[in-house]
Amino acid sequence: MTTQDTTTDTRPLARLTGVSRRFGDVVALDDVSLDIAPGSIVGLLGPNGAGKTTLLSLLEGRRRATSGRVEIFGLAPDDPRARQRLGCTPQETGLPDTLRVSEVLDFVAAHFDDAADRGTIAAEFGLEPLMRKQTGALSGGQKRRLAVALAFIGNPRLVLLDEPTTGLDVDARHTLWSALRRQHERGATIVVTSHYLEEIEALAERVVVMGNGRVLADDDLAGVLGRVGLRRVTLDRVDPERVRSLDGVVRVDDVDPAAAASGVTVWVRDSDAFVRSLVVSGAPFEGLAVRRATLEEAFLTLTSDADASPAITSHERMSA
Ligand SMILES: Nc1ncnc2c1ncn2[C@@H]1O[C@H](COP(=O)(O)OP(=O)(O)OP(=O)(O)O)[C@@H](O)[C@H]1O
Repeated sequence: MTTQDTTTDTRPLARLTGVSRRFGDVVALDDVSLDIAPGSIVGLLGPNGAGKTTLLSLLEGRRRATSGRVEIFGLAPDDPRARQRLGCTPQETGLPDTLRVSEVLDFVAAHFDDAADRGTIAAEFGLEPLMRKQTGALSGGQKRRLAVALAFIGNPRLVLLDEPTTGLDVDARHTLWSALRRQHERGATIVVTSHYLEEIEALAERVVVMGNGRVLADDDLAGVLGRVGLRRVTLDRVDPERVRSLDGVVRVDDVDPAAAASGVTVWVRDSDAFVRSLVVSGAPFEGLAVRRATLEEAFLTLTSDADASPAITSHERMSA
């Protein structure tokens, strides 16, 4: 460990300053500035193509920014000293089919000066019963667990996880979340991308929402949930115009006016308050149903908000 690695060091572990990345005509990242403070779990949330993987690949030193500056531990991302203290799990990981789980852990650990104890990592990620199995014989979920465990084997200060639980069932996802929380309690700083709001809620303290290569929101979990935690209310046989003016309505998705009887979708922040004001209004309706908006649905609203107003950056203000 270097003298820089003290628990009192509050300098950002990673910093992007005015970073853009193009692929031909595609602007994958558009003037992104971001600091990752030590000790945090940062959720990077956004729909397909938002730029999350590109951002991680710049931090990992796998790609270079077209413009702007990327630093990791105060170093260039492709500096071997930076790589020593960084753990990553890409979206897809190839594991050597014929190596046993224990051998893969040892092999990766051998690349680091200050590797974690193999037994501890195996226990935390539920790999102990699998240690003698060849990775080719693991289930998809077991492989994923191993891939994420490998990100921690080098005792990293910063871990970048790209959609760590995609494709896992609910139990496997919860097991992995617990393991990640334990690693965080031990001092790891984690940046995790996800499409799942539940995952970000379970793990992240700070949430950066991305869309079209830009940072749309950067706030604590509660702040972002307030923006994206919409409820979707569907109603039959209701007049959309009467609904539109009710309390807390963010958006009404009109149906064909001739088919007003067949259903209207209303996006609200507080469904209880909306239902109360609907009843008080006396507007007739039938078949009311409420569910949480999916993240993709919430992003659509956030993206249209962003066109009208600058991104929220209260995290930056708080940490300034
Ligand atoms: N190697 C590449 N060549 C060309 N375009 C690319 C390349 N990598 C990414 N892009 C484009 O850059 C944009 C951002 O992609 P990126 O993979 O960073 O998004 P993402 O938020 O990680 O999406 P997902 O959630 O689907 O993984 C997309 O428009 C994508 O098509």
